[in-house]
Amino acid sequence: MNATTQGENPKPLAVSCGEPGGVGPDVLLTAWTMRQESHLPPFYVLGDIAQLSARAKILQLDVQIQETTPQSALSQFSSVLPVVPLSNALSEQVGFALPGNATGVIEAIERAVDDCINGLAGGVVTAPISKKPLYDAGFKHPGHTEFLAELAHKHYGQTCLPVMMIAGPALRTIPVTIHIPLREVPEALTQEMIIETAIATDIDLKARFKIAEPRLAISGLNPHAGENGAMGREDLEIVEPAVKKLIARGINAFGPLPADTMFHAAARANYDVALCMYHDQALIPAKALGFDDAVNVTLGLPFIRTSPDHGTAFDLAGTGNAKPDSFIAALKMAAHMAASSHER
Ligand SMILES: NC(=O)C1=CN([C@@H]2O[C@H](COP(=O)(O)OP(=O)(O)OC[C@H]3O[C@@H](n4cnc5c(N)ncnc54)[C@H](O)[C@@H]3O)[C@@H](O)[C@H]2O)C=CC1
Ligand SMILES: NCC(=O)COP(=O)(O)O
Repeated sequence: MNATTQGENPKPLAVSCGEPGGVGPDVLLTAWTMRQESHLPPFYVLGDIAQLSARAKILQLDVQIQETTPQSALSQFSSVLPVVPLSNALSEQVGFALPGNATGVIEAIERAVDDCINGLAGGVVTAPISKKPLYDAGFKHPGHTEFLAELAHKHYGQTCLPVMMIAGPALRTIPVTIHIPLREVPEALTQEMIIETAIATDIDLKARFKIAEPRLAISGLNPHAGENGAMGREDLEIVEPAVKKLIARGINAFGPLPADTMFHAAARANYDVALCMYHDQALIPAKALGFDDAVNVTLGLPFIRTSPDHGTAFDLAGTGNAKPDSFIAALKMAAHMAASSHER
């Protein structure tokens, strides 16, 4: 099951437009204007042509937008920004999320995944969504990561564990528990979750990132990894046994490591990825070290998905100050993964 192996036939990347009021339109439009000097892989956008044109005008970007199909996008990309229209129109209110856009925002993600699964796109690159308006419209998933796993399940009938990895030049991190309140983390954390996350990570770092024997550093949950049980027992009772089982399976894992001392430069040299026990433990060091060019990648899926590491940044939408670097890095990483993937 692998929908995205590129082989000899490169395919365009499918970009879901994300929240229209945020910086998604800004970074994808700006990136397209930099396509030559940045050596961008070809992509098309699932979005609304009128909305994207309006944003290009606000940003004073010279972007010719053309309605397309996934099949035609490859040949058009060098001269126009190819956009595949959605069934649901999107409205533009710069700096705000309009509730009426939720259906179109979700449609864009679904259509990008469909294109990938149907062999029309080499990978999905998602522009940021604003989560709350989607929840208010009935969206049942905490974020893309979990929604993409549901879409994969719908298409293939097979459950997969989606793994969020923030990957930058200096550090890759993974939160084992993802979008849950901090107070629920100790209850939610299980040996199985750590083991399954580590296995999915090991498989994809080999298959999609060409790391022959990935080194997995596993953080503790508590201060000082629990100080031998004096500062919480989860490290002794959950994390440590999980690490032992991973080692027994032949996975190059070590830990639990105190999270405060595992991200300095010398420590980072010892591993390829850090598995952390909760969202901020993983995302704070990754974004602190590489906010401009880190990429959010979902591992464990039968197709490729990347995203910029940042969110909708409503404060910057339409100002021309949103940096396109992380979006560009996401495009390049998706293309690289597609080119180097082999069957898992
Ligand atoms: N993949 C996705 O769809 C993601 C969505 N989000 C959503 O985005 C919304 C806003 O989240 P925040 O925590 O405020 O994070 P954010 O990343 O949108 O903004 C945080 C700070 O970084 C700055 N920033 C963000 N992108 C930038 C760029 N391209 N260039 C320069 N500066 C940039 C913003 O101006 C702001 O000061 C939330 O609803 C969140 O759920 C957040 C992260 C990822
Ligand atoms: N903090 C990262 C984030 O919210 C991205 O989530 P997702 O939408 O990529 O699942």
